[in-house]
Amino acid sequence: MRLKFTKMHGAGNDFVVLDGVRQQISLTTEQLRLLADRHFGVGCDQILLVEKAHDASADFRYRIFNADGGEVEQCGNGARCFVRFVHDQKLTNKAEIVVETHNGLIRPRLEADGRVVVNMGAPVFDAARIPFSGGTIEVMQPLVVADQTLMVSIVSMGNPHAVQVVDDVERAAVEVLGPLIEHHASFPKRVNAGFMQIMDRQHIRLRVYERGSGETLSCGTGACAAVVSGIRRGLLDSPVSVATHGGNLSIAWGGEETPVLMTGPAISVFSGEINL
Ligand SMILES: N[C@H](CCC[C@H](N)C(=O)O)C(=O)O
Repeated sequence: MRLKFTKMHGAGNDFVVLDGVRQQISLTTEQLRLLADRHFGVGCDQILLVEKAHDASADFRYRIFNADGGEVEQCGNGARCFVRFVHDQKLTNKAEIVVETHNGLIRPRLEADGRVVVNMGAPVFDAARIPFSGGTIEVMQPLVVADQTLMVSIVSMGNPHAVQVVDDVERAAVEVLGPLIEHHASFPKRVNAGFMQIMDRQHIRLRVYERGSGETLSCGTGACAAVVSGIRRGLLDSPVSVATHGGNLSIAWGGEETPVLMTGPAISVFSGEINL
């Protein structure tokens, strides 16, 4: 199969974006893994598949696959690249679009200056919907990992996150603790592991070991989860600037059931074709 794709990134979190509106696309797990492979394929953290919406109230449907080929519920940086893609491909001329995801509707909006604002919906703290099997969700709670007891804040942005506060993100044991948290038995669908350093009440530095992809240069839903966790812990005031290895994101949240608003870049790098 010859497949057209566009390579994009949102603050260094990179994607292979596929137009499933004008071409019929159905890929096996092996083909998805090959696409994401940085040696034998194109290489990316996630694959984004753009399709016609099933939901009449939505403009498009958006499917997300991690580098391991697993389909997931949500991707924040991907949502920004999504709206850039459908504009560049002239699939729409609406500045704000309604996108049907595995986990409900999100509303990314392309700003005149090229940045993208996404209403990511309200955070979820219901253990069954994370899913988390270790009891009810608190503002923060102990998670025993290897020989350590970590204090994590658990939240879903449509996808599951466990966020901890560290003194220095550059010295945090992301490579060691990340996979142990990702595969912790209390998370039946695994989890994204966030490591947040509080710089002041409106600035954090963040690294995320992502479920199904490993550490990425940036994680949009991870930034949302970290800011929500920091506000709930009484450590942060909205809006918060989130510095990641791939660039900066801005996250705003009014608390409780209000939606999280994420603002950041969306860059189209190149287009190509690949034989799968
Ligand atoms: N690895 C994530 C999906 C991608 C999220 C991330 N790239 C973002 O920008 O939100 C998961 O398995 O839930």
